[in-house]
Formats: sequence, C-alpha cells, structure tokens
Amino acid sequence: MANPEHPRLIIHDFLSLDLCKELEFIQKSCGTVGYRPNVFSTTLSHLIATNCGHLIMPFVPIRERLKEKAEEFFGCEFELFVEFTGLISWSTGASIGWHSDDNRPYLKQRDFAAVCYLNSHGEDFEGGLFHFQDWQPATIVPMAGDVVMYTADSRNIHSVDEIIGGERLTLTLWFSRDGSHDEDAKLISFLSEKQLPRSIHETRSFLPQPASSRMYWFPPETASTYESGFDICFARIHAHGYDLYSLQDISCFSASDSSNDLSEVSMAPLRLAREHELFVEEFVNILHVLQAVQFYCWKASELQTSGHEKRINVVPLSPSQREEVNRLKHVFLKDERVPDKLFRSATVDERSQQPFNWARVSAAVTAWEAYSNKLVKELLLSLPCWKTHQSIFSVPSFDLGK
Ligand SMILES: O=C(O)CCC(=O)C(=O)O
Ligand SMILES: [Fe+2]
Repeated sequence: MANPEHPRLIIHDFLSLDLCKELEFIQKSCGTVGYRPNVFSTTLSHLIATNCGHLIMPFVPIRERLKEKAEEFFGCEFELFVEFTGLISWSTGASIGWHSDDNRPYLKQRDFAAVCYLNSHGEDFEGGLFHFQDWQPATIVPMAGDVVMYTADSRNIHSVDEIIGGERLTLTLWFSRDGSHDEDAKLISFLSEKQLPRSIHETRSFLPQPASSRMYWFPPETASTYESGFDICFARIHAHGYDLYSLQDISCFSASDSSNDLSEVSMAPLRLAREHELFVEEFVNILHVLQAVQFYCWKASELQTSGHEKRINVVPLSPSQREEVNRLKHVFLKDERVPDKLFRSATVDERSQQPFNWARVSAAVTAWEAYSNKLVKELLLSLPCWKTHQSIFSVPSFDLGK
C-alpha cells in the first residue's frame, strides 16, 4: 500500500541483468545530447529518426510491465499512458538538485515516474545517489535491475548527487492519465511516416543513419576547458581505443578550424583503426561503426570462439594513413581528454584481461547484423497491430505467425 503522503515504491531485481546490458548497448550506441550538461539520452523517437526504430523492440515488454506495476501500486488500473520513455546516462559532473518531476508548466501532465537502474553504484560509477527530501527511504543506492516509482508531484521531492566517476545509466519513464500525451500515438505515426523496409529481405534495412545533432557543446562556463564541442559517436569510439580512417579526402579539414562541417565525413564510409592496424571492412557511416563497437563490448565473451580468425582482413597502417587518422581525430575531438573524462570505463579486454583481437570485432559485426535483422522482422510484424490499436504492445507470437 502506498503511503498517501509520499506514494513511492522500490522494487529490487525488476529487470534482469541481461536486459540491463542490452539497454546499455542501445544507450551507448545511439545516445545523443541530453537535457542537462554531461547528460546523454536516447528517446524512442530519436531511435526512429536514426533508422533504428527496430531498437524499440526490447523496450516494449518493459514498458508494459512498468505501466501495469504503476497502475496496480498507485490504484489507477487501465488509466495510464506512457508519456515518455528514455535511456539516460549521467557522466562525471552531472547532478540534479531538489525537484519534483512535474515542476514546469509543460510537465504538468506527468503523474508518475519510474526510474530503472541499469548499472550499479560502486561498480560502474561513483556518486549519483538518489535522495528523497522527506520520509523513507531517504537514500537509494542505484543497483542494476532495481526500479524506483513515485508520484511526479511535490509529495516526492528528490535529487541526484553529482557523478564523480564512471557513467550512471537509467531507463526513465513518465506516465500520464491524459491520453493526449500518449507517447505511443506519436511514435506509431512517426514509424508510419518513415520509409521502413517493406520486407526483412530488403538488403541491409537495419543500417543506422546518424542524426545531424551528434555534437555535444559545452556550456559557456566550461567551454574554455575543452575549446568547443565534440562528436559524441567519435568520442565513444575513441574511448574504446579505436581511431577512424575516412575514405573521403579530408585534406581540407584542420583541427584549428571550428567551422568544419563533419557531417559529410561521418555520414560516409569509414574504416576502423587501432594502434598501427587498419581493419579493412567498410562501415557505411559513424553510427554503423559505433553500433558494431558497442555490440562487441556487449557480447565479447560470447564471440570468442566463433572460428572467424582465418578470414580477418587487417593491414598495417601506412605512414600517410596514420597521418590521416590523426588529422581526423583532432578534427572530431579537439581535446583527447574529453572522451576519457566522460565515457571511459574499463574496456572489454581490460575487464576480461584478454589481448585485443580483431577476429572478435569481425564476429561482432556479423552478430550485430543478425541481432538487428531479428528486431527489424519483429518490428515489421508488430507495426500493423500497433496501428490498428494505436498502442505499442507485445504482440502475441501466434498473431505474428511464429
Ligand atoms: O536518475 C534518477 O535517479 C532520477 C533522475 C531524475 O530525478 C529526473 O530525471 O528527473
Ligand atoms: Fe526527477
């Protein structure tokens, strides 16, 4: 039973650790600028906009379970709509002071919040404790799989301490009783407008399309520390120890010129490099590279014994290629300390104490394609049912003809 003065609920182990890892993959491979400094987020409409609508699929059963739980606990069965679903990552320096979640005129439709923790305090990040201003529990220590739900009004004033290291990841949902703020209707209409593949057999329908706003600009008070901004995708790729080699002519770019238009380079084919080696496989754009790199981080332990070793195409970087790789790095990043400060955590190889291995990267590219294809298929089969019901839900497998 909810305490009427401070209606809130904490559920331990609500999400499996596997699901937390899958959502971490989505956030780290698709996240863009968030709503506060040092915060990055992935909304479902951002996924659709970047041709990754299929990545909505893992959220569908979680949204349903969370909505049911909120309706049951707060006593409003069949009354709620999901108003917002987003993955949010908080990097070093991010925090939020005392507030309620409906504290702006444009947020008044928010009735309830659900925050799911996708990684753990003390293991993945430091700082970032959650506090309620009144009553119990006064502090929540975020642990992967746990969920906190609370009313969005002033009965649940809360704050989050500054992150002092690592990256804190959450899946955050808000629910509304007001159907005009139903996120589903907007997402379904956005999905319907997009040129979705007509069939799963349409080649490479899962390839991502970078959004135009991948730049993170520092707030003016810290801008001098890092000059200006950086490309989020590039920063994440670099934080994992990789560089990029462009197949375009990049001789016109210079690191000292802040008016470089990088979109042409990042939307065009690229190759991955690491130390003195160049991976010959071509990626269609920077988001494609990042998804493959993050997929490798997610699945590395399962990819080790796939027997791909013989087909790996890696060549030494020539001195001129090395020069181009460095030029691109300085144009994209300006300051190399940035990715480390915001995104660096132990890499897969460091965690498993394995030497880096291109064979597993190659296996990751293949496995990422199979994963994406499976989700595209599920999306294509579900969308007609969603359109009919104007609601996003897990379509039973017999309706999908499975
Ligand atoms: O991530 C959390 O623990 C809470 C975040 C929060 O308060 C908000 O986004 O409004
Ligand atoms: Fe909040």
